[in-house]
Amino acid sequence: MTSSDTVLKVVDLGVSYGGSPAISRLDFEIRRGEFVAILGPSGCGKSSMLNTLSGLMAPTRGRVVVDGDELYLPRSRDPRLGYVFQAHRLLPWRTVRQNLELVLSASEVPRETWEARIDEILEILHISQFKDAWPMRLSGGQRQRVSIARALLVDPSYILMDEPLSTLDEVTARSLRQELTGICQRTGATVVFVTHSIREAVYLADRILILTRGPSTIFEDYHVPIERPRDYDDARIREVEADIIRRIQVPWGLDMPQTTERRSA
Ligand SMILES: Nc1ncnc2c1ncn2[C@@H]1O[C@H](COP(=O)(O)OP(=O)(O)OP(=O)(O)O)[C@@H](O)[C@H]1O
Repeated sequence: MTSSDTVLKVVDLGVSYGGSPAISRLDFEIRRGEFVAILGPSGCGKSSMLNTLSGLMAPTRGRVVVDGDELYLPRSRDPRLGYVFQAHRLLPWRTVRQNLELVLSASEVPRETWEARIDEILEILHISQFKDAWPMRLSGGQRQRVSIARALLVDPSYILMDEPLSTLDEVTARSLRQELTGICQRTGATVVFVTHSIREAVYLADRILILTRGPSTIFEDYHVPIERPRDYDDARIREVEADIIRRIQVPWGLDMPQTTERRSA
């Protein structure tokens, strides 16, 4: 049964390309306000999963239910979803404000409230001073802040984040990572966050969906047993990271000896 707290429900989801399966079967639910990380080995189907959760690609099998509405069936209103990608995807010929207005113009948010809404979100992301700046004048971290602001702007059911910090330098990534939890708590955002970094997943997430190798299923729905606020360099984070690495050895095929070692043995 789905509780009213459930924002996203994925049932028996399968994705194949020309008969070749990329996702075998996924079943999970995400509750309002949860931060859920997705961890999986390369090629296990994470992008395929994000595409189906974003409404871009219908699954071959199964259902995606957003706030009680089937994503791939005709419905009275479109779901409000937010996206943050590795690359910022801001329109370079529009200022920050104009990029944000573009999102609002495609929403049902009344025109007279746009300015206040934009100001509020820019304030939360600490980028108010860049409201009338061109994207090319901003640093990578500032652009990613604008991308997060854009995703939050329409109060989405959930935000899909696809490795949003992976292209940033480590110092910038650290500072944004540190702020991300607070931003989500303040806005009540529900986040599905794909990352290749186990430590990042442990630091940020309430739960980590650990996938198997492709065609993927969920190997484990892992609840991160660390209270907040968390410290990225804390020993507990590293312990949980090590625990997850131990768990994925077999399902990710990390325990297999190197071919060269075998040959030389
Ligand atoms: N459009 C497509 N046509 C055919 N096969 C595809 C297509 N997109 C993905 N695949 C295949 O589906 C499988 C899963 O790919 P997907 O990109 O979803 O995995 P991923 O986990 O996001 O990979 P990575 O971590 O390397 O980005 C792979 O075997 C890939 O080759």
